[in-house]
Amino acid sequence: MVSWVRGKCVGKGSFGSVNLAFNKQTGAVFAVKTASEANQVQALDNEIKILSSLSSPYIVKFLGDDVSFESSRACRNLHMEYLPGGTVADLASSTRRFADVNEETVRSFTYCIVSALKFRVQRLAPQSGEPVLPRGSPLWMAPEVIKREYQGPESDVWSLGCTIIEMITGKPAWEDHGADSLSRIGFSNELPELPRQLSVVGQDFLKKCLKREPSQRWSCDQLLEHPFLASVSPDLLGNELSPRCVLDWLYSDFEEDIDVTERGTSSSFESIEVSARNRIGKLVGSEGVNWETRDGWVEVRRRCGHSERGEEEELAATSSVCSYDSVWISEEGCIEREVCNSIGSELHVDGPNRSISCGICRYGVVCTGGEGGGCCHYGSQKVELSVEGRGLLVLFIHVNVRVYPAVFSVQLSSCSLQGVELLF
Ligand SMILES: Nc1ncnc2c1ncn2[C@@H]1O[C@H](COP(=O)(O)OP(=O)(O)OP(=O)(O)O)[C@@H](O)[C@H]1O
Repeated sequence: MVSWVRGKCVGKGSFGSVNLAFNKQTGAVFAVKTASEANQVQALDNEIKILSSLSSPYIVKFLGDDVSFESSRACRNLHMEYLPGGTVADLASSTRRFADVNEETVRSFTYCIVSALKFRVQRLAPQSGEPVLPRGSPLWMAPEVIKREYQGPESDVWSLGCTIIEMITGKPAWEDHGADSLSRIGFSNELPELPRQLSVVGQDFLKKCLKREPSQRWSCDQLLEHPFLASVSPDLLGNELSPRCVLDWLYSDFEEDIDVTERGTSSSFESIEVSARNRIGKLVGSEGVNWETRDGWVEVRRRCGHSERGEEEELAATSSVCSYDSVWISEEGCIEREVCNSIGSELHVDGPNRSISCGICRYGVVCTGGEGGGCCHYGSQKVELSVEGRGLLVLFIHVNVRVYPAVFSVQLSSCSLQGVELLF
């Protein structure tokens, strides 16, 4: 059974809350959706069944499920890929105004939703002849769903139209007046108001989604060809990778709600911090770094400039485990070995003959060397640093919320590393 730690809450839905989590064995970060009330558990079971049968780049990846016992209650958990980008509402709150969520962002989100809907249509075709029980959130439901006549891919296209309006305005397409709203959506001839701030092409796209008659709505294939989406560039699609290990995170993401995770046992992030500190401490010896004690460390790159092609490929594969694949170190300089395995924060480690310390800087790099210290100039993309002395150099690289810790063994008595370039 996977043993994991619950981190902070990242969202709540109508039948469960979603938290960050990490796997204690592998350090992998994931999202966990949890329900404990009977009716919520039933809905989550259904979601687990559906999600586990789907595999598409546009649908969040299913990673597993389990039951945990927390605060004397049983919790049903769905483990899934963590999506770090946040919602459009998060984007809007970071800029404080929905009006600042630009149309390109809406187009790229819409492209992903339509692609996911298209995949869903191929995999989960509606079964004809079955009685229609409305599913979904009422204000986003299509007229035919409210009338209980039909629910199919066309109904999703209507809901997409409502969602786009919400992305642009920050408000649902229909005001919520309970049963009155439902009768307006289902039984009038009204259509939601189109946002004035949307371009003409965007408004045309919405009109293709918001036809009261389902057969007149465009299909997902047609929508993907519409000028609103046809020019979405792959660069707009948020190519950000899901974080793969705890090294990608700040402490605070796991500080708030460290909880019972394995049946009957509890875990604390503190013990992991202490263990990281001890591990770094073991490396610090009078002769520089003692690599014999590298138990629990993951090598991500070997001696620079000497790799055969095959070796490079092998290292690239290893490095991806620790999210190091995007860090490139200049071949100039004298890095003997570069390893990583720690958790970003402030560290001070006393070894037999030296001590090292390092701090963190949210948007750059702070480091110190062994004897003689070190200095560095930092920026969000490029790093230059020089080190004097022989010893251990610890680097914590912070780019937005990600932390990339690295430990270098510096072999020459004086060296200068230049052009350490981070490619994100
Ligand atoms: N895999 C994930 N990665 C990151 N955040 C997530 C993930 N899944 C959900 N969330 C966050 O948690 C919130 C609640 O998600 P959840 O799936 O429970 O509900 P929902 O689908 O948004 O709403 P409802 O269940 O009411 O239809 C989301 O709005 C999102 O902010």
